Amino acid sequence: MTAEPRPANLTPVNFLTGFLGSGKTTLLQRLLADPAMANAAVLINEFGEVGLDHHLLDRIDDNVVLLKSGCLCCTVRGEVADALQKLDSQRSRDEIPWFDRVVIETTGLADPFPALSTIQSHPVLRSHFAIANVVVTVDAVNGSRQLDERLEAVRQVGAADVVVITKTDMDEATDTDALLEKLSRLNPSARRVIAQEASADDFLVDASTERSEEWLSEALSLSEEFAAPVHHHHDEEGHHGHAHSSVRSFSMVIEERIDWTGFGMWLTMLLNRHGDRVFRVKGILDIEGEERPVAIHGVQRLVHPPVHMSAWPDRRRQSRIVFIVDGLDPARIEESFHVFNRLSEKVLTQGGTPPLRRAS
Ligand SMILES: Nc1nc2c(ncn2[C@@H]2O[C@H](COP(=O)(O)OP(=O)(O)OP(=O)(O)O)[C@@H](O)[C@H]2O)c(=O)[nH]1
Repeated sequence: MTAEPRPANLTPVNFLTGFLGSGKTTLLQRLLADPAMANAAVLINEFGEVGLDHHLLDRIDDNVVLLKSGCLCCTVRGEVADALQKLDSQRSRDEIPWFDRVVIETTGLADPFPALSTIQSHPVLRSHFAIANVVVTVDAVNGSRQLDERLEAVRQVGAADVVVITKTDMDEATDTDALLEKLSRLNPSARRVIAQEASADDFLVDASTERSEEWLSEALSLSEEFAAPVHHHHDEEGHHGHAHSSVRSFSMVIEERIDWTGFGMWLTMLLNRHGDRVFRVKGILDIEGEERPVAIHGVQRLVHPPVHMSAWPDRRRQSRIVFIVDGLDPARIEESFHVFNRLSEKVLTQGGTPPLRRAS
């Protein structure tokens, strides 16, 4: 295919992807603090109806756009393309702060190939934007297993220019060498970097090196080859060949204060029992006795230490928990939460043990 000449001054787009809970938002938040990234606009695409990532990012301004959608490959032709065009026209009319770069954070279940191909071939977008690079986070605790089991994880690594390996600092990351070996087999040309060593320079590449359609299809076929033995059955599931047809997102909005001890017990039991099928839990909680919201993150069986946020997002003092599960019944999960919360209330009103404080 002969490449058509592209206009100069295309706005570079960093495509940030990586499996659920692998650390995309954490990396982005840290790198956006670098002055060199101060003029980056951010598009966040989330799976599910209650978006939390833009709150967890702690940077809310006109240049952070949240796209809520089922999955990226279904919507990039619509929503992401529209959002990029809108950003571009708002910039030209000075309606939003000027930006010199766009970072698109995809959902953890995104297949990046259709999205990359669309941004590159879209008749309007291609004269304003160009993919600078694809940065993929892989979690040292769960990543190896996700690559064995999830086609999306394989395709994400297959598309990467830079693979950022997260959570190597955690005790649970026991076999980073095997993960590195798997990554180099799947995508030998991607640069690998440990999260702590990643910097804004990993994003600050210009948009001059366009990926050809040939590159896309080669990377795609390498991923298919890698994935073939394990994932073939997934291709027969779901709408137009998606690997995540039984995966669903649901959210719980809880008006009453939450007892930390009861919550901890409930989450631990849930993840011990069903961690294989709970890809992601994230929430902003209104904890009894705490003024500020507490953010919690679970990724399969791994629960990260809770973090106090600086303030209540959008002024609503209300707990919100988002789940992404494979084949579990949301009603039963919600019911079990209320059982635990009621139990702990009872213990308290009957003069039982006061709730333990969180560890950190
Ligand atoms: N110890 C440690 N924790 C990390 C690291 N990277 C991410 N985390 C934690 O992992 C959890 C999930 O991180 P996120 O940045 O929200 O992951 P994500 O990929 O954006 O998640 P989704 O958008 O839901 O797919 C949070 O509790 C983070 O603090 C890391 O390198 N080390």
